Amino acid sequence: MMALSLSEPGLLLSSLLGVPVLLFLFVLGYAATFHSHRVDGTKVPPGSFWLFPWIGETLHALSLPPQEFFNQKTKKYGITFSTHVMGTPTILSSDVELTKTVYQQTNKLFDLALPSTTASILGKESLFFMKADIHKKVRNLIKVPFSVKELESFIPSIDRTCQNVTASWKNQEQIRVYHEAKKYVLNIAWNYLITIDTQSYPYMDKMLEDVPGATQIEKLAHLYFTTQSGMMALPFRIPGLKYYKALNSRKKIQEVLKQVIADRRSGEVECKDFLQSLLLPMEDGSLLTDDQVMDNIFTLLGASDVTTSTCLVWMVKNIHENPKVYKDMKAELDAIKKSKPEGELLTLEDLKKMTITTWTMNETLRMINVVGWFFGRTSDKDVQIKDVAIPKNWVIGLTHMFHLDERYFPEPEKFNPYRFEKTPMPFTFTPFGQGCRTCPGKDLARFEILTFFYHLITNYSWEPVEPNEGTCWHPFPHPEHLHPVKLTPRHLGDN
Ligand code: HEM
Repeated sequence: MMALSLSEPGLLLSSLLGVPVLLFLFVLGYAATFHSHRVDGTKVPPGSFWLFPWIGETLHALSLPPQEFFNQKTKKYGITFSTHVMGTPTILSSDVELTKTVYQQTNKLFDLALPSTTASILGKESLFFMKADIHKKVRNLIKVPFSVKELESFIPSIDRTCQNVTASWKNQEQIRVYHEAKKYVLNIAWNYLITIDTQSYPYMDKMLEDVPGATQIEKLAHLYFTTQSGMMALPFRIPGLKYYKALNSRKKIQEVLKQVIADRRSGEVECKDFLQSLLLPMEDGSLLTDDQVMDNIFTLLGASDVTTSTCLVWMVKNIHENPKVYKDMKAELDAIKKSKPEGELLTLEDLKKMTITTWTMNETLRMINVVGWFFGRTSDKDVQIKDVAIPKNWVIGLTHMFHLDERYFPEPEKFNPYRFEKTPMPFTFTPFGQGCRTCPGKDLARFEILTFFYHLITNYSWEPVEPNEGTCWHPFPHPEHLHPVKLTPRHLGDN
Protein backbone atom coordinates (compact mmCIF):
# COMPACT_ATOMS: atom_id res chain seq x y z
CA MET A 1 0.00 0.00 0.00
CA MET A 2 1.29 3.43 -0.88
CA ALA A 3 1.68 5.81 2.08
CA LEU A 4 0.21 9.29 1.57
CA SER A 5 2.50 12.15 2.41
CA LEU A 6 1.49 15.78 2.95
CA SER A 7 4.85 16.73 1.54
CA GLU A 8 3.42 16.07 -1.91
CA PRO A 9 2.43 19.58 -3.17
CA GLY A 10 -0.86 18.48 -4.83
CA LEU A 11 -2.04 16.62 -1.77
CA LEU A 12 -1.10 19.45 0.57
CA LEU A 13 -3.07 21.92 -1.55
CA SER A 14 -6.15 19.75 -1.70
CA SER A 15 -5.94 19.14 2.06
CA LEU A 16 -5.71 22.87 2.74
CA LEU A 17 -8.62 23.52 0.43
CA GLY A 18 -10.52 20.67 2.06
CA VAL A 19 -10.47 22.20 5.55
CA PRO A 20 -12.51 25.31 4.67
CA VAL A 21 -14.86 23.26 2.53
CA LEU A 22 -15.48 20.82 5.40
CA LEU A 23 -15.92 23.70 7.81
CA PHE A 24 -18.34 25.39 5.43
CA LEU A 25 -20.37 22.19 5.03
CA PHE A 26 -20.41 21.66 8.79
CA VAL A 27 -21.64 25.20 9.46
CA LEU A 28 -24.23 24.90 6.68
CA GLY A 29 -25.47 21.62 8.13
CA TYR A 30 -25.50 23.12 11.63
CA ALA A 31 -27.52 26.17 10.61
CA ALA A 32 -29.86 24.08 8.45
CA THR A 33 -30.52 21.72 11.39
CA PHE A 34 -31.78 24.58 13.51
CA HIS A 35 -33.82 26.25 10.82
CA SER A 36 -35.51 22.98 9.90
CA HIS A 37 -36.76 22.33 13.45
CA ARG A 38 -40.49 21.77 13.47
CA VAL A 39 -43.15 20.81 15.97
CA ASP A 40 -46.22 19.16 14.41
CA GLY A 41 -45.31 20.65 11.06
CA THR A 42 -44.84 24.19 12.40
CA LYS A 43 -41.38 25.67 11.91
CA VAL A 44 -39.53 27.42 14.73
CA PRO A 45 -39.80 31.23 14.52
CA PRO A 46 -37.42 32.86 12.02
CA GLY A 47 -34.04 34.04 13.27
CA SER A 48 -30.36 33.37 13.04
CA PHE A 49 -27.96 31.17 14.97
CA TRP A 50 -24.79 32.70 13.58
CA LEU A 51 -21.97 30.45 12.62
CA PHE A 52 -20.50 28.62 15.52
CA PRO A 53 -22.20 26.02 17.67
CA TRP A 54 -22.33 26.81 21.40
CA ILE A 55 -21.24 30.47 21.04
CA GLY A 56 -24.02 31.28 18.57
CA GLU A 57 -25.04 34.91 18.93
CA THR A 58 -23.98 35.22 22.58
CA LEU A 59 -21.12 37.65 22.02
CA HIS A 60 -23.19 39.88 19.79
CA ALA A 61 -26.09 39.88 22.25
CA LEU A 62 -23.88 40.63 25.25
CA SER A 63 -22.19 43.52 23.45
CA LEU A 64 -25.47 45.49 23.32
CA PRO A 65 -28.13 46.72 25.73
CA PRO A 66 -30.85 44.01 25.69
CA GLN A 67 -33.35 46.41 24.18
CA GLU A 68 -31.07 47.20 21.24
CA PHE A 69 -30.43 43.52 20.47
CA PHE A 70 -34.14 42.94 20.69
CA ASN A 71 -34.98 45.91 18.42
CA GLN A 72 -32.47 44.76 15.80
CA LYS A 73 -33.96 41.29 15.77
CA THR A 74 -37.58 42.42 15.89
CA LYS A 75 -37.07 44.68 12.88
CA LYS A 76 -35.74 41.74 10.91
CA TYR A 77 -37.83 38.81 12.14
CA GLY A 78 -40.83 40.10 14.12
CA ILE A 79 -41.62 40.11 17.86
CA THR A 80 -40.92 36.38 18.25
CA PHE A 81 -37.62 35.12 16.87
CA SER A 82 -35.07 32.33 17.28
CA THR A 83 -31.47 32.80 18.24
CA HIS A 84 -28.65 30.84 19.88
CA VAL A 85 -27.35 32.29 23.15
CA MET A 86 -25.62 30.97 26.29
CA GLY A 87 -25.01 27.65 24.59
CA THR A 88 -28.67 26.94 23.86
CA PRO A 89 -31.06 27.48 20.97
CA THR A 90 -33.50 30.05 22.30
CA ILE A 91 -36.77 31.70 21.32
CA LEU A 92 -37.22 35.28 22.48
CA SER A 93 -40.50 37.12 22.34
CA SER A 94 -42.24 40.29 23.45
CA ASP A 95 -45.67 38.85 22.68
CA VAL A 96 -47.97 39.34 25.69
CA GLU A 97 -50.22 36.35 24.82
CA LEU A 98 -47.32 33.96 24.26
CA THR A 99 -45.64 35.07 27.51
CA LYS A 100 -48.91 34.63 29.41
CA THR A 101 -49.32 31.08 28.10
CA VAL A 102 -45.74 30.16 29.00
CA TYR A 103 -46.34 31.45 32.55
CA GLN A 104 -49.61 29.49 32.75
CA GLN A 105 -47.90 26.31 31.54
CA THR A 106 -45.02 26.62 34.01
CA ASN A 107 -44.76 23.50 36.21
CA LYS A 108 -47.01 21.75 33.66
CA LEU A 109 -45.27 21.86 30.30
CA PHE A 110 -42.29 24.01 31.29
CA ASP A 111 -39.58 24.07 33.96
CA LEU A 112 -37.22 26.91 34.76
CA ALA A 113 -34.02 27.11 32.68
CA LEU A 114 -31.09 28.45 34.69
CA PRO A 115 -27.30 28.20 34.19
CA SER A 116 -25.73 25.13 35.82
CA THR A 117 -23.42 27.36 37.92
CA THR A 118 -26.50 28.94 39.50
CA ALA A 119 -27.71 25.47 40.42
CA SER A 120 -24.49 24.53 42.16
CA ILE A 121 -24.35 27.78 44.12
CA LEU A 122 -28.02 28.01 45.14
CA GLY A 123 -28.23 24.26 45.60
CA LYS A 124 -30.25 21.62 43.79
CA GLU A 125 -33.00 21.77 46.43
CA SER A 126 -33.65 25.44 45.67
CA LEU A 127 -37.22 26.49 44.96
CA PHE A 128 -36.00 27.46 41.48
CA PHE A 129 -35.26 23.82 40.62
CA MET A 130 -38.13 22.13 42.42
CA LYS A 131 -40.60 20.23 40.28
CA ALA A 132 -44.34 20.91 40.37
CA ASP A 133 -45.44 18.82 43.36
CA ILE A 134 -42.79 19.76 45.94
CA HIS A 135 -42.66 23.30 44.53
CA LYS A 136 -46.35 23.75 45.34
CA LYS A 137 -45.91 22.44 48.90
CA VAL A 138 -42.96 24.74 49.61
CA ARG A 139 -44.74 27.74 48.08
CA ASN A 140 -47.67 27.05 50.40
CA LEU A 141 -45.28 26.88 53.34
CA ILE A 142 -43.69 30.26 52.59
CA LYS A 143 -46.97 31.94 51.68
CA VAL A 144 -47.56 32.89 55.33
CA PRO A 145 -44.21 34.58 56.16
CA PHE A 146 -44.32 36.47 52.85
CA SER A 147 -47.91 37.68 53.34
CA VAL A 148 -48.50 41.39 53.95
CA LYS A 149 -50.11 40.50 57.29
CA GLU A 150 -46.93 38.78 58.55
CA LEU A 151 -44.56 41.24 56.91
CA GLU A 152 -46.28 44.09 58.71
CA SER A 153 -44.55 43.06 61.94
CA PHE A 154 -41.20 43.09 60.12
CA ILE A 155 -41.52 46.75 58.99
CA PRO A 156 -39.85 48.10 62.20
CA SER A 157 -36.81 45.88 61.52
CA ILE A 158 -36.60 47.17 57.92
CA ASP A 159 -36.89 50.72 59.23
CA ARG A 160 -34.14 50.25 61.85
CA THR A 161 -31.80 48.67 59.30
CA CYS A 162 -32.43 51.54 56.92
CA GLN A 163 -31.79 54.13 59.62
CA ASN A 164 -28.47 52.45 60.47
CA VAL A 165 -27.36 52.35 56.85
CA THR A 166 -28.41 55.94 56.06
CA ALA A 167 -26.96 57.25 59.36
CA SER A 168 -23.58 55.73 58.41
CA TRP A 169 -23.49 58.15 55.43
CA LYS A 170 -23.42 61.21 57.72
CA ASN A 171 -19.63 61.21 57.85
CA GLN A 172 -19.13 60.31 54.22
CA GLU A 173 -18.97 62.94 51.58
CA GLN A 174 -19.58 60.43 48.84
CA ILE A 175 -21.21 57.00 48.62
CA ARG A 176 -21.63 54.44 45.85
CA VAL A 177 -25.37 53.89 45.75
CA TYR A 178 -25.33 50.35 44.33
CA HIS A 179 -22.88 49.21 46.99
CA GLU A 180 -24.94 50.77 49.81
CA ALA A 181 -28.17 49.39 48.38
CA LYS A 182 -26.73 45.88 48.38
CA LYS A 183 -25.54 46.26 51.97
CA TYR A 184 -29.01 47.43 53.02
CA VAL A 185 -30.88 44.66 51.19
CA LEU A 186 -28.57 41.95 52.45
CA ASN A 187 -28.79 43.10 56.08
CA ILE A 188 -32.57 42.96 55.83
CA ALA A 189 -32.43 39.53 54.22
CA TRP A 190 -30.29 38.05 57.02
CA ASN A 191 -32.57 39.58 59.67
CA TYR A 192 -35.63 38.26 57.92
CA LEU A 193 -34.08 34.82 57.58
CA ILE A 194 -32.50 34.27 61.01
CA THR A 195 -33.21 37.41 63.14
CA ILE A 196 -29.52 38.18 63.38
CA ASP A 197 -30.00 41.74 64.74
CA THR A 198 -31.63 40.67 68.02
CA GLN A 199 -30.79 36.95 68.41
CA SER A 200 -27.28 36.07 69.60
CA TYR A 201 -25.22 33.39 67.86
CA PRO A 202 -22.03 33.05 70.01
CA TYR A 203 -20.61 30.08 68.04
CA MET A 204 -20.53 32.14 64.82
CA ASP A 205 -17.59 34.22 66.11
CA LYS A 206 -15.36 31.12 66.15
CA MET A 207 -16.74 29.69 62.92
CA LEU A 208 -16.25 32.96 61.03
CA GLU A 209 -13.07 34.21 62.70
CA ASP A 210 -11.01 34.22 59.47
CA VAL A 211 -13.72 35.97 57.40
CA PRO A 212 -13.29 39.74 56.81
CA GLY A 213 -15.87 41.98 58.54
CA ALA A 214 -16.39 43.71 61.90
CA THR A 215 -19.71 42.07 62.80
CA GLN A 216 -21.35 38.69 62.20
CA ILE A 217 -23.66 40.21 59.64
CA GLU A 218 -20.74 41.82 57.78
CA LYS A 219 -18.94 38.48 57.72
CA LEU A 220 -22.01 36.66 56.43
CA ALA A 221 -22.48 39.40 53.83
CA HIS A 222 -18.85 38.99 52.73
CA LEU A 223 -19.29 35.23 52.31
CA TYR A 224 -22.53 35.70 50.46
CA PHE A 225 -21.04 38.22 47.99
CA THR A 226 -18.20 35.81 47.25
CA THR A 227 -20.76 33.07 46.69
CA GLN A 228 -22.83 35.23 44.43
CA SER A 229 -19.95 36.25 42.19
CA GLY A 230 -19.52 32.57 41.27
CA MET A 231 -23.05 32.23 39.98
CA MET A 232 -22.32 33.45 36.48
CA ALA A 233 -18.63 32.44 36.44
CA LEU A 234 -17.08 29.67 34.37
CA PRO A 235 -17.50 26.41 36.32
CA PHE A 236 -13.79 25.67 36.97
CA ARG A 237 -12.92 24.33 40.42
CA ILE A 238 -9.45 25.85 40.33
CA PRO A 239 -8.09 27.57 43.49
CA GLY A 240 -8.14 31.34 43.09
CA LEU A 241 -10.94 31.39 40.50
CA LYS A 242 -14.35 32.91 41.28
CA TYR A 243 -16.30 29.67 41.07
CA TYR A 244 -13.92 27.86 43.43
CA LYS A 245 -14.04 30.70 45.97
CA ALA A 246 -17.82 30.79 45.66
CA LEU A 247 -18.17 27.10 46.50
CA ASN A 248 -15.86 27.51 49.53
CA SER A 249 -17.88 30.44 50.84
CA ARG A 250 -21.07 28.52 50.31
CA LYS A 251 -19.64 25.68 52.39
CA LYS A 252 -18.82 28.07 55.22
CA ILE A 253 -22.31 29.57 55.25
CA GLN A 254 -23.73 26.04 55.18
CA GLU A 255 -21.73 25.06 58.29
CA VAL A 256 -23.11 28.07 60.15
CA LEU A 257 -26.67 27.42 58.98
CA LYS A 258 -26.46 23.75 60.00
CA GLN A 259 -25.81 24.84 63.57
CA VAL A 260 -28.59 27.45 63.50
CA ILE A 261 -31.05 24.87 62.15
CA ALA A 262 -30.01 22.26 64.75
CA ASP A 263 -30.71 24.76 67.58
CA ARG A 264 -34.08 25.58 66.12
CA ARG A 265 -35.05 21.92 65.58
CA SER A 266 -34.09 21.08 69.16
CA GLY A 267 -36.43 23.80 70.40
CA GLU A 268 -33.55 25.52 72.27
CA VAL A 269 -34.00 28.69 70.24
CA GLU A 270 -37.26 29.97 68.80
CA CYS A 271 -37.66 33.09 66.70
CA LYS A 272 -40.41 34.56 64.59
CA ASP A 273 -38.55 34.57 61.29
CA PHE A 274 -38.44 32.93 57.89
CA LEU A 275 -36.25 30.03 59.04
CA GLN A 276 -38.75 29.15 61.75
CA SER A 277 -41.53 28.89 59.16
CA LEU A 278 -39.40 26.66 56.92
CA LEU A 279 -39.19 24.19 59.82
CA LEU A 280 -42.97 23.83 60.15
CA PRO A 281 -44.71 20.74 58.71
CA MET A 282 -46.00 21.05 55.15
CA GLU A 283 -49.63 20.32 54.20
CA ASP A 284 -48.98 16.54 54.06
CA GLY A 285 -47.27 16.61 57.46
CA SER A 286 -43.74 16.11 56.10
CA LEU A 287 -40.80 18.35 56.99
CA LEU A 288 -38.17 19.91 54.76
CA THR A 289 -34.72 18.35 55.11
CA ASP A 290 -31.77 20.45 56.31
CA ASP A 291 -30.47 20.59 52.73
CA GLN A 292 -33.81 21.87 51.47
CA VAL A 293 -33.91 24.52 54.18
CA MET A 294 -30.33 25.64 53.50
CA ASP A 295 -30.70 25.75 49.72
CA ASN A 296 -33.80 27.88 50.07
CA ILE A 297 -32.05 30.29 52.38
CA PHE A 298 -29.41 30.72 49.64
CA THR A 299 -32.22 31.15 47.14
CA LEU A 300 -33.85 33.94 49.09
CA LEU A 301 -30.56 35.74 49.57
CA GLY A 302 -29.81 35.50 45.85
CA ALA A 303 -33.31 36.33 44.65
CA SER A 304 -33.71 39.36 46.90
CA ASP A 305 -30.27 40.94 46.64
CA VAL A 306 -29.68 41.62 42.97
CA THR A 307 -33.26 42.50 42.09
CA THR A 308 -34.03 44.94 44.91
CA SER A 309 -30.66 46.71 44.90
CA THR A 310 -30.79 47.07 41.11
CA CYS A 311 -34.21 48.69 41.40
CA LEU A 312 -32.93 51.01 44.15
CA VAL A 313 -29.92 52.27 42.22
CA TRP A 314 -31.90 53.00 39.03
CA MET A 315 -34.59 54.71 41.03
CA VAL A 316 -32.01 57.03 42.64
CA LYS A 317 -30.70 57.89 39.16
CA ASN A 318 -34.14 58.36 37.60
CA ILE A 319 -35.40 60.59 40.39
CA HIS A 320 -32.40 62.89 40.12
CA GLU A 321 -32.84 63.21 36.39
CA ASN A 322 -36.54 64.11 36.78
CA PRO A 323 -36.92 67.17 39.04
CA LYS A 324 -40.73 67.12 39.07
CA VAL A 325 -40.76 63.52 40.29
CA TYR A 326 -38.18 64.39 42.94
CA LYS A 327 -40.23 67.40 44.08
CA ASP A 328 -43.44 65.37 44.33
CA MET A 329 -41.77 62.50 46.18
CA LYS A 330 -40.16 64.94 48.58
CA ALA A 331 -43.55 66.54 49.34
CA GLU A 332 -45.13 63.11 49.85
CA LEU A 333 -42.40 61.74 52.13
CA ASP A 334 -41.84 64.97 54.08
CA ALA A 335 -45.57 65.08 54.83
CA ILE A 336 -45.46 61.55 56.26
CA LYS A 337 -42.43 62.42 58.39
CA LYS A 338 -44.09 65.60 59.68
CA SER A 339 -47.19 63.64 60.66
CA LYS A 340 -45.22 61.26 62.90
CA PRO A 341 -43.98 61.78 66.45
CA GLU A 342 -40.15 62.10 66.57
CA GLY A 343 -38.50 58.68 66.56
CA GLU A 344 -41.63 56.64 65.73
CA LEU A 345 -40.89 53.84 63.29
CA LEU A 346 -42.69 53.47 59.96
CA THR A 347 -45.94 51.51 59.83
CA LEU A 348 -47.87 49.77 57.08
CA GLU A 349 -50.27 52.75 57.07
CA ASP A 350 -47.32 55.10 56.33
CA LEU A 351 -46.11 52.89 53.47
CA LYS A 352 -49.62 52.83 52.00
CA LYS A 353 -49.53 56.63 51.76
CA MET A 354 -46.46 56.54 49.50
CA THR A 355 -48.37 56.66 46.22
CA ILE A 356 -45.96 58.66 44.03
CA THR A 357 -43.00 56.73 45.43
CA THR A 358 -44.78 53.47 44.47
CA TRP A 359 -45.48 54.76 40.93
CA THR A 360 -41.80 55.73 40.66
CA MET A 361 -40.79 52.22 41.71
CA ASN A 362 -43.16 50.73 39.11
CA GLU A 363 -41.88 53.01 36.37
CA THR A 364 -38.29 52.05 37.20
CA LEU A 365 -39.20 48.34 37.06
CA ARG A 366 -40.96 48.93 33.75
CA MET A 367 -37.93 50.52 32.14
CA ILE A 368 -35.21 48.23 33.52
CA ASN A 369 -35.57 44.47 33.67
CA VAL A 370 -33.87 43.98 37.05
CA VAL A 371 -33.84 40.17 36.76
CA GLY A 372 -31.41 40.49 33.86
CA TRP A 373 -31.79 40.19 30.14
CA PHE A 374 -34.34 37.38 30.32
CA PHE A 375 -35.16 34.37 32.42
CA GLY A 376 -36.10 31.20 30.70
CA ARG A 377 -38.28 28.14 30.61
CA THR A 378 -37.58 24.83 28.95
CA SER A 379 -39.43 21.59 28.29
CA ASP A 380 -38.39 17.97 27.79
CA LYS A 381 -41.14 17.68 25.14
CA ASP A 382 -41.81 19.50 21.89
CA VAL A 383 -44.38 22.19 22.58
CA GLN A 384 -46.52 24.23 20.26
CA ILE A 385 -48.26 27.38 21.44
CA LYS A 386 -50.54 28.77 18.74
CA ASP A 387 -48.22 29.25 15.77
CA VAL A 388 -44.97 29.08 17.73
CA ALA A 389 -43.01 25.81 17.76
CA ILE A 390 -40.76 25.32 20.80
CA PRO A 391 -38.65 22.18 20.32
CA LYS A 392 -37.73 20.12 23.38
CA ASN A 393 -34.69 21.36 25.32
CA TRP A 394 -34.82 24.77 23.66
CA VAL A 395 -35.20 27.76 25.94
CA ILE A 396 -38.09 30.16 25.67
CA GLY A 397 -36.90 33.45 27.16
CA LEU A 398 -39.29 35.70 29.08
CA THR A 399 -37.97 39.16 28.29
CA HIS A 400 -40.76 41.46 29.51
CA MET A 401 -39.96 43.59 26.44
CA PHE A 402 -43.65 44.45 26.19
CA HIS A 403 -42.94 46.87 29.06
CA LEU A 404 -41.38 49.00 26.31
CA ASP A 405 -44.13 48.57 23.75
CA GLU A 406 -45.85 51.86 22.87
CA ARG A 407 -49.19 50.09 22.41
CA TYR A 408 -49.28 49.48 26.17
CA PHE A 409 -47.05 52.30 27.44
CA PRO A 410 -47.16 55.42 25.19
CA GLU A 411 -43.74 57.08 24.76
CA PRO A 412 -42.15 54.06 26.41
CA GLU A 413 -38.65 55.59 26.50
CA LYS A 414 -39.91 58.47 28.71
CA PHE A 415 -39.62 58.10 32.48
CA ASN A 416 -43.14 58.97 33.57
CA PRO A 417 -44.28 57.50 36.92
CA TYR A 418 -47.63 59.30 36.57
CA ARG A 419 -48.70 56.79 33.93
CA PHE A 420 -49.28 54.36 36.84
CA GLU A 421 -52.15 56.53 38.01
CA LYS A 422 -54.07 54.20 35.67
CA THR A 423 -53.67 50.43 36.09
CA PRO A 424 -51.84 48.96 33.06
CA MET A 425 -53.71 46.53 30.78
CA PRO A 426 -53.82 42.97 32.17
CA PHE A 427 -50.55 40.99 31.70
CA THR A 428 -48.65 43.96 30.22
CA PHE A 429 -46.79 44.89 33.41
CA THR A 430 -45.20 41.86 35.04
CA PRO A 431 -41.88 42.76 36.71
CA PHE A 432 -42.50 40.10 39.36
CA GLY A 433 -43.59 37.41 36.88
CA GLN A 434 -46.98 35.72 36.84
CA GLY A 435 -48.61 32.43 37.76
CA CYS A 436 -47.39 29.73 40.12
CA ARG A 437 -43.83 31.08 40.20
CA THR A 438 -44.66 34.75 40.73
CA CYS A 439 -42.07 36.37 42.95
CA PRO A 440 -43.04 35.53 46.56
CA GLY A 441 -40.88 38.42 47.86
CA LYS A 442 -42.63 41.21 45.97
CA ASP A 443 -44.21 42.83 49.04
CA LEU A 444 -41.00 42.55 51.04
CA ALA A 445 -39.17 44.22 48.12
CA ARG A 446 -41.81 46.97 47.97
CA PHE A 447 -41.50 47.67 51.71
CA GLU A 448 -37.70 47.80 51.48
CA ILE A 449 -37.78 50.18 48.51
CA LEU A 450 -40.34 52.57 50.01
CA THR A 451 -38.50 52.67 53.35
CA PHE A 452 -35.19 53.36 51.60
CA PHE A 453 -36.56 56.41 49.76
CA TYR A 454 -38.32 57.70 52.88
CA HIS A 455 -34.98 57.91 54.70
CA LEU A 456 -32.90 58.99 51.72
CA ILE A 457 -35.17 61.85 50.66
CA THR A 458 -36.13 63.15 54.11
CA ASN A 459 -32.48 63.18 55.28
CA TYR A 460 -30.34 63.99 52.24
CA SER A 461 -30.17 65.61 48.86
CA TRP A 462 -27.65 64.24 46.37
CA GLU A 463 -25.71 65.00 43.19
CA PRO A 464 -24.23 62.30 40.94
CA VAL A 465 -20.45 62.47 40.74
CA GLU A 466 -20.51 61.16 37.16
CA PRO A 467 -23.60 62.50 35.41
CA ASN A 468 -22.64 60.62 32.23
CA GLU A 469 -21.84 57.29 33.90
CA GLY A 470 -22.20 54.32 31.53
CA THR A 471 -24.20 51.15 32.11
CA CYS A 472 -23.11 47.52 32.49
CA TRP A 473 -26.02 45.53 31.11
CA HIS A 474 -24.97 41.99 31.88
CA PRO A 475 -25.58 39.85 33.85
CA PHE A 476 -27.69 42.44 35.74
CA PRO A 477 -28.03 46.04 34.61
CA HIS A 478 -26.21 48.54 36.84
CA PRO A 479 -24.39 51.88 36.52
CA GLU A 480 -20.79 51.23 35.46
CA HIS A 481 -19.16 52.72 38.60
CA LEU A 482 -21.94 51.74 41.04
CA HIS A 483 -23.33 55.30 40.88
CA PRO A 484 -21.17 57.50 43.12
CA VAL A 485 -23.12 60.47 44.55
CA LYS A 486 -22.26 63.41 46.82
CA LEU A 487 -24.65 63.73 49.73
CA THR A 488 -25.81 66.85 51.54
CA PRO A 489 -27.75 66.42 54.79
CA ARG A 490 -31.20 68.04 54.67
CA HIS A 491 -33.83 68.89 57.27
CA LEU A 492 -37.58 68.81 56.89
CA GLY A 493 -38.73 71.79 54.89
CA ASP A 494 -35.30 72.29 53.19
CA ASN A 495 -35.37 72.31 49.40
C1 HEM B 1 -37.61 44.49 42.93
C2 HEM B 1 -37.43 43.32 43.47
C3 HEM B 1 -37.77 42.00 42.84
C4 HEM B 1 -38.14 41.69 41.56
C5 HEM B 1 -38.35 42.64 40.38
C6 HEM B 1 -38.30 40.25 41.50
C7 HEM B 1 -38.70 39.55 40.36
C8 HEM B 1 -38.81 38.19 40.30
C9 HEM B 1 -39.15 37.46 39.11
C10 HEM B 1 -39.41 38.08 37.74
C11 HEM B 1 -39.16 36.14 39.43
C12 HEM B 1 -39.37 34.99 38.49
C13 HEM B 1 -40.82 34.56 38.43
C14 HEM B 1 -40.98 33.39 37.49
O1 HEM B 1 -40.04 32.62 37.25
O2 HEM B 1 -42.08 33.28 36.99
C15 HEM B 1 -38.84 36.03 40.84
C16 HEM B 1 -38.76 34.84 41.51
C17 HEM B 1 -38.45 34.74 42.85
N1 HEM B 1 -38.21 35.78 43.73
FE1 HEM B 1 -38.25 37.75 43.27
N2 HEM B 1 -38.03 39.72 42.73
C18 HEM B 1 -37.71 40.74 43.58
C19 HEM B 1 -37.39 40.64 44.93
C20 HEM B 1 -37.43 39.48 45.67
C21 HEM B 1 -37.23 39.37 47.11
C22 HEM B 1 -37.01 40.56 48.04
C23 HEM B 1 -37.30 38.05 47.42
C24 HEM B 1 -37.16 37.34 48.75
C25 HEM B 1 -36.73 37.79 49.85
C26 HEM B 1 -37.54 37.31 46.19
C27 HEM B 1 -37.66 35.95 46.11
C28 HEM B 1 -37.93 35.25 44.96
C29 HEM B 1 -37.99 33.80 44.89
C30 HEM B 1 -37.75 32.83 46.04
C31 HEM B 1 -38.32 33.47 43.57
C32 HEM B 1 -38.52 32.08 42.99
C33 HEM B 1 -40.00 31.73 43.01
C34 HEM B 1 -40.33 30.35 42.47
O3 HEM B 1 -39.61 29.83 41.61
O4 HEM B 1 -41.35 29.82 42.91
N3 HEM B 1 -37.62 38.21 45.15
N4 HEM B 1 -38.65 37.30 41.35
